[in-house]
This record gives sequence, C-alpha cells and structure tokens, in this order.
Amino acid sequence: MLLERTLAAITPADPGTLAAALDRQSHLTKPPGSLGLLEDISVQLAGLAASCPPPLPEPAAVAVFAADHGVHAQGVSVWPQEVTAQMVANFLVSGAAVNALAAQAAADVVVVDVGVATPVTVPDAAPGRLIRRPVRSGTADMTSAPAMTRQEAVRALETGIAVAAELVGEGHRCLLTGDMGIANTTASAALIAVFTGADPDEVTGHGAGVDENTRQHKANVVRGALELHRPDPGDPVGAVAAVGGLEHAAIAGFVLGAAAHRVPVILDGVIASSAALVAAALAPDALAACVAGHRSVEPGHTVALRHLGLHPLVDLGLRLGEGSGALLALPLVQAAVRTLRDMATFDSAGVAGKEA
Ligand SMILES: O=C(O)c1ccc[n+]([C@@H]2O[C@H](COP(=O)([O-])O)[C@@H](O)[C@H]2O)c1
Ligand SMILES: Cc1cc2nc[nH]c2cc1C
Repeated sequence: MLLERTLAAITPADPGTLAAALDRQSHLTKPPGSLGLLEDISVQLAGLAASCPPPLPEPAAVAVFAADHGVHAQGVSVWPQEVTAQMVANFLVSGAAVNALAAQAAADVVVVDVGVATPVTVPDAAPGRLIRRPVRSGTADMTSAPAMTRQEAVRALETGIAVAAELVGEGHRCLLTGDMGIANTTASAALIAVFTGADPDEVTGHGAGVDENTRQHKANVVRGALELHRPDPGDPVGAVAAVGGLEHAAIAGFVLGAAAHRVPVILDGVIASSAALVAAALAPDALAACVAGHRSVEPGHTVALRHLGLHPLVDLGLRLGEGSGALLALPLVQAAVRTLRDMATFDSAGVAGKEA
C-alpha cells in the first residue's frame, strides 16, 4: 500500500550533513547565530537533502486541498458551505489571495478537490489547474458519526502522497500546503485537542469570523465529538477519520510524501498544522521536512506548533488559509539556503574572526 511504503521511506535527517552545515554556519562572515531562524532552516534543509549546501528550494508549488465538512450543519461557521466550491472556481481564474501571493513568490498553484460537497463550476478557459480526486462528497457530521471511514481516510492520505509525488516528479523542489473548506477550523480544533491533549476551549477560535458566542458553541461541538468518538492519538488514521476532514488527511499525506522525497514542505496555518500532527504521529521523522510558514491567529495553531516543536517564520495576524502564510514565508526559506550556499567564510574573505 502507498501509505505503508511512504512511511517506510521516511528516515531522519542525515546527522553528518547536519553537523557539516552547523560547522559551515559558524565560519560564515557574520557573528555566529546572527541570522537567527534562517540558520536553523538552512541546517535543517541540508540535513534533509543530505547535502551541504542543500539545493535551492525552487521551483515551488502550493497545493490547495479543498473539501467540505458535515459538522457545518451544527452552525460552526458564518459562511455557507457553497463558498468552498465557489472559492475553488475563484482559484482557477486566479482571483484569490493564493493566486496573487503565488505570483509574487513565483510558485505554481494546483487545486485538489478531495471532497467538495457542491459541484465545482470551472469557468471556460480557466487558466488554473484542478486535480479532481474526490474521496467522498464532504465528511459526515462528527457530532453524530465518524467524519469518514478509515478506508476513506487512507484514500485521502494517499491522494496527498500522490499529489506530492506528482509535483516532485515535475521538478518542484519545495512544496507548500494550502486548504479551502468552510468549517474546517472546527475539525482542526478537534485534531489539535486529540494530539496535544489541550482542552477544546483552548484550541477553538473564531475561524473565518464567528462571534464569541458561536466560538463557545463551536468548542462545545468539538468537546461533544471527542466524547462520542474518544479518538486515540496512538491511532492517527482512526483519529483523522473520526473528527478530521478530507483535506486534513490529504495534507497529512502531502507532508508524508514530501518527507519521503526529502523535499521541504512549508506548512500554512492551523489546518496544515493540525494535519501535520497526524503526519508526525504516523512518522515522527516527517518533521525533518517541515517548516512552519507562519503563525495564524487561530489559538490552536500556537498549541499545535508548540507540540510539533516548529517555529513560525512570519506572524502577520493572518487567518486566511489557502496557503497564504506559506507563500509569504517561501522567500525566507529560499533566502536561508542562499546564505548557507553563497556567503564567504572568515578564511576565504580574509575577515578577522572573534578575539579569544
Ligand atoms: O489558516 C488558518 O489558520 C485559517 C484560520 C481561519 C480560517 N481559515 C480558512 O477559513 C475557512 C474555515 O473557516 P471556518 O470559520 O468556516 O471554520 C477555511 O477555508 C480556511 O482556509 C484558515
Ligand atoms: C471568502 C473566503 C475565502 C477563503 N479562503 C480560505 N478560506 C476562506 C473562507 C472564505 C469565507
């Protein structure tokens, strides 16, 4: 099975290359540590590629995984479910934030329908790329049934793995996660509560704009679903099937696929990080490929990042999704590799080192 083969292919960063990259960083013409997180990212990517310096993470592609959520029926979002399909159409005509930010960062955009509930109307001659791999038409309402079956969760995971393989096969050397799914911050909060042990109230936020009363209702919806299914963090497929979303499972697979190909993957916001919790529970070494693009204002995102041990590159008060925060971080990840690759050492530049 593709999932099992992918998990078996994920191995830790190369320790010798990590050491070589750390050593090179300490000889570059700057006070050691002065490039902050960029130094850490450059060392991480060297270890991932087992090459110092690592290849530049370009060209890049963002995959926007789109799906719908049965839990929408509980009144957890202020937006109608049809917006998911309508935004997919908008991505395909380049009208969304992801398109503008991808153009700025020179990244390709692919949209993957893993379970949009409303038929997607693709405008004539739309320039965008849509991969149609629906696993089912939206999830079931997690407050009364598992969101999906285990088999469906595996199919969504394997769809994400296959999309990562496709993009790497085309020559992409940096993958970015994106998501679109009305009500998906509810499923994200549920997953974060499962994998971090946090209380639902602590990890449930305002999503795409619910008021405080609705946020509290949303936290209670999450609490009810967790009491009903009692998802086990030791069974990540079962957990994502019970309270996750099709895009969450697909993004988890996308992360695993990137890690198996030893290509970095820049995570977007709270949806991506909740999916990364699933991926890391399946294969902890997948984290060697993960970079946190940004910190979303959604409270569960901070909790998930802390649990994953990831440090977000930018913190701009974003709460959009679509891959927006990952795209804004992409030039920073590329810059990190350039510093390790292109800077002179104290020796080569004839710059005096620190005094003893
Ligand atoms: O990326 C984030 O952290 C993020 C935070 C809040 C909302 N969103 C986006 O908003 C949608 C979900 O919001 P909601 O309120 O319907 O759950 C979905 O399409 C997400 O991409 C995304
Ligand atoms: C308009 C809109 C655009 C989005 N993009 C990602 N999530 C979204 C949610 C809404 C509501």
